[in-house]
Amino acid sequence: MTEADSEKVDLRSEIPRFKPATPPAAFGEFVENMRRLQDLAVSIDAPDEVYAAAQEKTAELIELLAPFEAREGKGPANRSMQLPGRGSLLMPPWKVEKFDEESVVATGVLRRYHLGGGGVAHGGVLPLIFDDNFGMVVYAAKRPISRTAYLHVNYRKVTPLNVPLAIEGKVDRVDGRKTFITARLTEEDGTLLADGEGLMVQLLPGQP
Ligand SMILES: CCCCC/C=C\C/C=C\C/C=C\C/C=C\CCCC(=O)SCCNC(=O)CCNC(=O)[C@H](O)C(C)(C)COP(=O)(O)OP(=O)(O)OC[C@H]1O[C@@H](n2cnc3c(N)ncnc32)[C@H](O)[C@@H]1OP(=O)(O)O
Repeated sequence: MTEADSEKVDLRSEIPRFKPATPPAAFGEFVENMRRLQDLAVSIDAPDEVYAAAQEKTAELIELLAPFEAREGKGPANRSMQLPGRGSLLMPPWKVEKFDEESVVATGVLRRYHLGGGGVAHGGVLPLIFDDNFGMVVYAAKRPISRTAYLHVNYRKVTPLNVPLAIEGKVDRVDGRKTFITARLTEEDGTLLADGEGLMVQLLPGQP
């Protein structure tokens, strides 16, 4: 396929053609600085002149980056498997520690950016972590490309910030197009914070 043709692809079918990326050398540090900025953006209490100066600098940054905006599947974000959160700011900066047919394990911390209230993680961040784990479990188990049909999370304890956490997910059972997955989110000492169950349904040809 020529570059011109590849620009014409239907982006809704991008998942089946997921291709890992090798990011340029400075990309990882750029993403980590962006994460630090996110933490600061949701936590600072600064005088107006500081916001005004920051606004000018961010406007400069936008001007620098905007010409390089690319379609899904071209840039390194979300595809850099060796970077925390695959280099995607949407994903918490977790590293995949185990990725095989038995299970997928990812570890990391949640940060100030992920705060809900009362010093602990926002409840909505957990389904994101579970959904991502389920996607990887399906892939690692060599099941066909699937999408999440449902996802259920049981919140057993509040999830702390800045504490090492781990999620482990595995295939529970398979029924035709359906892959049922279970996962557990724990602290390092094994304390259960949340467990989840999801149904991933194999996409039919032409299904986005
Ligand atoms: C996704 C893999 C990514 C690949 C990257 C690969 C690896 C690189 C490594 C790492 C990358 C890491 C992670 C990737 C990250 C995330 C992946 C997350 C994936 C998603 O985040 S994706 C977004 C959210 N997701 C949607 O946007 C789905 C919208 N939706 C639909 O697209 C349809 O809804 C669909 C296709 C699900 C089904 O539709 P359909 O028409 O094909 O099939 P149908 O409805 O007939 O269901 C067939 C059988 O499932 C049963 N069934 C269906 N739904 C059910 C429910 N809710 N509860 C109970 N049973 C249910 C039926 O009852 C029937 O069962 P039975 O056959 O027994 O009768």
